[in-house]
Amino acid sequence: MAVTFPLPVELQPDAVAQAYAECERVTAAYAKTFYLGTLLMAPAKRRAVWAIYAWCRRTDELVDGPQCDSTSLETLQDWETQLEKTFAGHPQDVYDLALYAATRNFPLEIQPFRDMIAGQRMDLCQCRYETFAELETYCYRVAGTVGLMSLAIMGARQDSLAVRRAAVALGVANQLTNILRDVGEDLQRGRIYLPIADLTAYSYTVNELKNGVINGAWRRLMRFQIERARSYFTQAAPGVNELCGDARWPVWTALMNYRRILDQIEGNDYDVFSRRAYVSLPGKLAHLPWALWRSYWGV
Ligand SMILES: CC(C)=CCC/C(C)=C/CC/C(C)=C/CC/C(C)=C/[C@@H]1[C@@H](COP(=O)(O)OP(=O)(O)O)[C@]1(C)CC/C=C(\C)CC/C=C(\C)CCC=C(C)C
Ligand SMILES: [Mn+2]
Repeated sequence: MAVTFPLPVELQPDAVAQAYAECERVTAAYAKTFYLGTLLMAPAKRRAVWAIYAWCRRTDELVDGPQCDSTSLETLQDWETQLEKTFAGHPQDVYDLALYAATRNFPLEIQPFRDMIAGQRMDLCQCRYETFAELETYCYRVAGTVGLMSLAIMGARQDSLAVRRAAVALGVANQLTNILRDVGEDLQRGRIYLPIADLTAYSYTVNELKNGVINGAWRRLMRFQIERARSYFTQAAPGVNELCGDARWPVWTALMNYRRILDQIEGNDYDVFSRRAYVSLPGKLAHLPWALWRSYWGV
């Protein structure tokens, strides 16, 4: 029988193992706590999550990383073509090989990956959001998609629409939290993610925002934004215990750690201009038993 090249991934175990190891390295370097959480998962699952993490990180770096000035719509088009090739069984590099191998083990759909690239296009072309509906689309694309990608690996069975919604909600909650934490940092890059309609509704001007003014209007506006982000965490929470057993503890931990950032913003009297809200390592560790308890007993 004639042998055709390249060999299918099943026949290249060493290359695939090396590819996963590269993705593991990227994950451990960028997201230490999250990486430790993945070690609780079965080996095949954790490797697939690392492959997704590495792809998401590389995608984000195109518009946020050191080379971002040279990223154009054409770059993102090429990146999407590379993605299509990967899913079609023609990975172009070691990270894509890992992602392709993951697609052979888990029912990963390509659409959330395409949607994330569409989110990066928004970052390239848009630096203001008029309404929350527009911002929500952005958050789905850059973060809700991560929920859907993860679900293909961490989902327990054929996932219901409710579980898919919960997975998207967790991504959106994380991204809204990111946006509130990084208001000052994003301003430096000329980006305003807070919906302009919300600023107007709370009588807070773009000029005040640019000057980092913290007044009554700002505090009321931020309280509203924080409650909105919390409502997405609340929507996500019942979905976590629908995940397979070994994913529940890490996902609860991630959810609780991220949600705590909102408390920190409140604790900093809504100063997101000169202070960065974060959860300390002892703070993160303190959640672990509580997250474990929830992974058995639920919300
Ligand atoms: C049913 C149910 C509740 C299922 C759970 C599904 C699940 C595990 C959801 C995870 C959602 C999640 C962690 C989303 C990440 C959202 C996020 C922070 C996105 C970031 C985007 C851009 O933001 P920005 O540029 O403003 O931020 P930086 O300053 O650059 O940080 C992202 C950076 C996009 C890229 C996302 C990643 C690199 C994270 C990928 C994460 C995973 C693949 C694993 C998720 C798994 C767990 C266990 C949390
Ligand atoms: Mn980024």
